[in-house]
Amino acid sequence: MLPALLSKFPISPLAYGSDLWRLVLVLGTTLAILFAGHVWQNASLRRKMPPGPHGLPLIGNSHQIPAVKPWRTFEKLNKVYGPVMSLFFGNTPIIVLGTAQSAWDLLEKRSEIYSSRPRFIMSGEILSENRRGLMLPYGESWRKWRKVLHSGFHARQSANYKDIQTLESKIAMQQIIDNPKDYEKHLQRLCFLKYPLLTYGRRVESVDEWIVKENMIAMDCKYIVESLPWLLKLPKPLQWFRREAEMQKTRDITLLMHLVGDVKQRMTAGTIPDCLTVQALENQEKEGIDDLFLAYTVSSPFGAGIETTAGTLCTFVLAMLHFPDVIRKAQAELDSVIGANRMPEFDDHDSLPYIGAVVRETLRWRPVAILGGTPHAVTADDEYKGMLIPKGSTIFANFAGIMNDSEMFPEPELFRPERFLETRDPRLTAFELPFGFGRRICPGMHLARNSLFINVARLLWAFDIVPALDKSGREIIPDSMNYTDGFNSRPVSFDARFIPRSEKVKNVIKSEYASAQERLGSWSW
Ligand code: HEM
Repeated sequence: MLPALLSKFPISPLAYGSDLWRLVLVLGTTLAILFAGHVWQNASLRRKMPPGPHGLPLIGNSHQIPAVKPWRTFEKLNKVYGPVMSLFFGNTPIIVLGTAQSAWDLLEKRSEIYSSRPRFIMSGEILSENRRGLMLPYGESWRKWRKVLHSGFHARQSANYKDIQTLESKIAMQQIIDNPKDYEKHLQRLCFLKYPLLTYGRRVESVDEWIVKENMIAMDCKYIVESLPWLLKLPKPLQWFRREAEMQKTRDITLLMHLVGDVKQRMTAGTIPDCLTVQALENQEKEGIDDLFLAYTVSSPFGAGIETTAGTLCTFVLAMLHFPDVIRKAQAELDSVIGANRMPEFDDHDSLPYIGAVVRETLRWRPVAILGGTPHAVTADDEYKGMLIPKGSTIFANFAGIMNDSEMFPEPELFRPERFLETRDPRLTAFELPFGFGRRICPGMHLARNSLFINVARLLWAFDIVPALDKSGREIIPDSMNYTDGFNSRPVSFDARFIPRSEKVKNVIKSEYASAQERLGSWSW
């Protein structure tokens, strides 16, 4: 009956004779066997891998993980399947780590095979031809890139930037007094504006200047080619997704080469302060780095350092609105160590342990690099506690779960700086955890911590940070879970009031602001 029916239609194989019919049968059977083989192979791989939810053939678990805030789903799944959990996105195995210990065991202790990155086709390969180190696979290019950043930002070198950080922070304090409603803008500016100076030895005054705007142009890299890499096999003219990225690449190269060219000129003229690009140029020949790779490398802090530090400072403000007791304790420490006649300085760090603990608790309470920063990739098959972690797996150290682990951080929802003072565990006293793992640990960690310390200390010294009021005078407490969706997750904008603690404090800030302006002015663009 069915063949008879099919033969009426010209598209039916029967219309073309029995050979074609046989061909279709053979093709169909082959596909079915391949499909069954794929399902069987995946099932037997899954049995050896860490536990995780069942997925579907071909797409794996992609349909179960929302594109928005996936870290929340990861956290729930880790609670069901344990601290090392596996998934599949299409054919790619995904391992989600839900405790610090599992992340340290794999990403630190076995860092020789856990230090690569998954493939980033659009943002890594097309947009920068693999010159953006954050996304580079583990290997020689990454090592060269990392060496430049290490020499620019290791602990001792970062200490040299304290001068710039302290001056920029004084400017921000005055701006908050003048225009407290825009505090978020001032904090963002504070985090951005030091980079032109640290990197290129030039200061910019406002976020409206061209170098800032150009550097802020970020491409949305959620492109279909990331999920369907075979699209790269199409002839180039047909790869429509390339066009916008290639235009952006040209703009990036022009800007980055111009910035390095300007540094070279001032080096020749002997008019440039020490900065990252000067050091990189001095070592360029020895390290065997070409001009373009160098230009991309020294620009790395712009991408990785601004949103993270600014987002963390906004989290600090949010936490203060929810936990006013912390403000009182911090101010008691500041009043007894510093008093009102001068601002806290970097040299006060060791005398302000509670402030140090507030910074660490801010990084823990709502970690900005919520998925552990950029995911790692494993370059060889590995076994952990009897479970297979296949070569090529993408590894997420899910900070949403790790920082909320009640065994490590009892009552994790509370903002309790004391947890870092009541312990002798070096993993907590040093608390490098928010900065990632092993060989890929954040190279800007020291710079970021310095920036957070000086600004948190000064904000608490200068202001009572309290909730905004509605029209009838009632306090508006912002939702403490209302965070943005991106990889760097920061609080959605909220209002807060910054009330100067005394006239004396205002006067100190005013005079420090004036001298900071004068000193910074000599480095202006
Ligand atoms: C509060 C501030 C910051 C936090 C919480 C933070 C956190 C992180 C994390 C979690 C990673 C991923 C590490 C890993 O893969 O295991 C990372 C990587 C990175 N960070 Fe930061 N970061 C901050 C500030 C900065 C600053 C100020 C800079 C630059 C000066 C910077 C530059 C980088 C770079 C270049 C990488 C990539 C390292 C690599 O792939 O080898 N970060 N950061």
